[in-house]
Amino acid sequence: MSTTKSSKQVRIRNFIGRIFSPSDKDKDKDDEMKPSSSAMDISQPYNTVHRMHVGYDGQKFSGLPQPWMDILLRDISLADQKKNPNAVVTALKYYAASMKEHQDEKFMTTNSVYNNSDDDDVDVQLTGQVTEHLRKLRCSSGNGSTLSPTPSSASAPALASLAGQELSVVPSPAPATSPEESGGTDLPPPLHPRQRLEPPPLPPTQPPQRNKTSPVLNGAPMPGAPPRIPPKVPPKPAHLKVASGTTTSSGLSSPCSQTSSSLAQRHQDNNNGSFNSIGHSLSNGSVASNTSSDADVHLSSNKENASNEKPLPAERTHKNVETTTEETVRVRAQVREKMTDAQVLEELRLIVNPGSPLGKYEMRKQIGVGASGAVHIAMRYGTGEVVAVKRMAFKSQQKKEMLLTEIKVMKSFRHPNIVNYIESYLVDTDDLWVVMDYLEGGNLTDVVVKTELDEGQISAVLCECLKALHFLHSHSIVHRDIKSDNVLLGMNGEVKLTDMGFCAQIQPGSKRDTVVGTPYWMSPEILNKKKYNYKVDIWSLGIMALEMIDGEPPYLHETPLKAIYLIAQNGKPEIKRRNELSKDFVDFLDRCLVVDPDERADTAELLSHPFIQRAKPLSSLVPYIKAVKDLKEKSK
Ligand SMILES: Nc1ncnc2c1ncn2[C@@H]1O[C@H](COP(=O)(O)OP(=O)(O)OP(=O)(O)O)[C@@H](O)[C@H]1O
Repeated sequence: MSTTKSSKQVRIRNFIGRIFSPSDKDKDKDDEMKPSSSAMDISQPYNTVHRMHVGYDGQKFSGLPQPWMDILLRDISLADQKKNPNAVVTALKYYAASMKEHQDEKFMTTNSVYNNSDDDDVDVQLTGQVTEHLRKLRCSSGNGSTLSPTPSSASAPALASLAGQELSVVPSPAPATSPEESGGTDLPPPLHPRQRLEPPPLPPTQPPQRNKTSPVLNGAPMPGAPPRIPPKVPPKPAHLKVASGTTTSSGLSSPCSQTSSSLAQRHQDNNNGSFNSIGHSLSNGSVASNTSSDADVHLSSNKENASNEKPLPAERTHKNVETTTEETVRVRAQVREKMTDAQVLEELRLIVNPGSPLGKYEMRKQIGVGASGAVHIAMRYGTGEVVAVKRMAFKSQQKKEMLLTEIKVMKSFRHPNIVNYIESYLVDTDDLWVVMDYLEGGNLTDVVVKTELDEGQISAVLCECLKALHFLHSHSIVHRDIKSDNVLLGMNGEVKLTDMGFCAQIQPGSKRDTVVGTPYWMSPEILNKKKYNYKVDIWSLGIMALEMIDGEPPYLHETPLKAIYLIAQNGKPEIKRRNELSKDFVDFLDRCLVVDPDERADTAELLSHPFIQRAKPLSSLVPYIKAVKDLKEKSK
């Protein structure tokens, strides 16, 4: 398999994610980092309701618009539907949401996330007859709450709370219109980004194709799978060979064996002076008073956490979660107004550097294109410093507020394991530059797709990511899009998180319910639209660990609808090579991939996990990074 093909396949994987791309309307309006405008109350079209009457007779769903039925039958067999109708409903909700988002979009976007705000959320509810049937199923099988370890709580299966209601696509909060008013069951055919490019109406039958590398078992490719290409240099290691121990002699040895408090101190030192900055930034002018002051208070309380190495906020206040969550929901309902473009622009102007970058940097080659713009290598005149510059046409952005969030978080939360923000500029009100450190090694996806890291190397990568997450979580920031694509590598083995656009603040003890992330990495609680907290990042990290073992996340070969069904159905994914992994590694995965987030490990626990203590020096990643880079160069 050529590198060209590999690269192409990686791109295709991102492409698939686009079906869950947010529209401007649906993006992260619950983000507490933004101001609100009461003037938006009347004008925002939040009250649209599309209602359908749908039934489930114990054999199949009925009443869905035909295109939905076609998709459902194509992707999820009748047997599977029968096995777990709850999971089908979860998948349908997301299909409905993605359809709605793309109805709102004129053009296909290129981001690889699904981000659905509750403001104009799409919900799927079943009729009484369905829920009655499902209750019976649950009673008889005892299997109806796969994803709900505490069925009596707010996290009970979606259907349980929807008894007696019609199947609805309900942007909330909204007084429901009648089926007649909303057009009854005559929803337009599902819209899908790829459909728009390529009619006919159904979404593609092909699942996302990452580089179809084959996992290697005992040195031999799995039957029927194309070979996974190891780097030519260095010689491929024995797959997932257990690290013999932590080497610390290298200049880039992994500090994962450091005590948590030294980590916290380092984070604190590194972040010196930034807390006030984000506090002011977050509360800048127009933020609703409750959310902005929360941001300030929370940040200061977490300084204490970081330095004293106390349990993370949500854990400490776990017993109060339900109460606080209720309050949070009410608050969010009051501050859901979307920022106008003018407001975003105004706030952006306050954040970016004055003046122009033109004449300061010499633009070199383009290294990648994301949803919002292109990333270039650039050289700073005078110093010769090589940087990465992300240039975005601001006015045409679908996700203006997310750009704001990304810049704010990068600027204010500096950490050795987060891509370093240098400066930003807004040229002629439309040409937004974000200048950051250039990570020459590219992203982790390329490495995991094309090479096979051993356990010590995997541990090293996870350790670095955990340090970044520990830092973010300690400051009440949840990343929400952890995946190998968002991990960048330096040529010396540095590992850094990037893509902070979906970050959000979560108050201690509170939870969120905005659906954000990339489906294959998304935790069951997000997919099930339950309240969630920073533990979603831990689940995604576990999925990323599976990527490093298998070259891809679970279900990547499935269509997105089926993948969501499977996550909802199965909860914890199968660890395919459990028997080949060390006991420590399996335990680490088991601690990340716990369906119940309250039982899932946090960063503090994982940083001191025996598997992470065995991290190899980061320098051990270098030959792999180089080999992948060479392959990419050769394929050009
Ligand atoms: N600081 C950097 N150093 C090196 N490469 C980078 C850097 N930032 C981004 N890249 C690479 O540039 C490409 C585009 O990055 P970008 O962040 O724009 O992509 P994206 O995450 O897909 O899009 P978006 O963030 O706009 O949704 C990716 O391949 C990424 O790995």
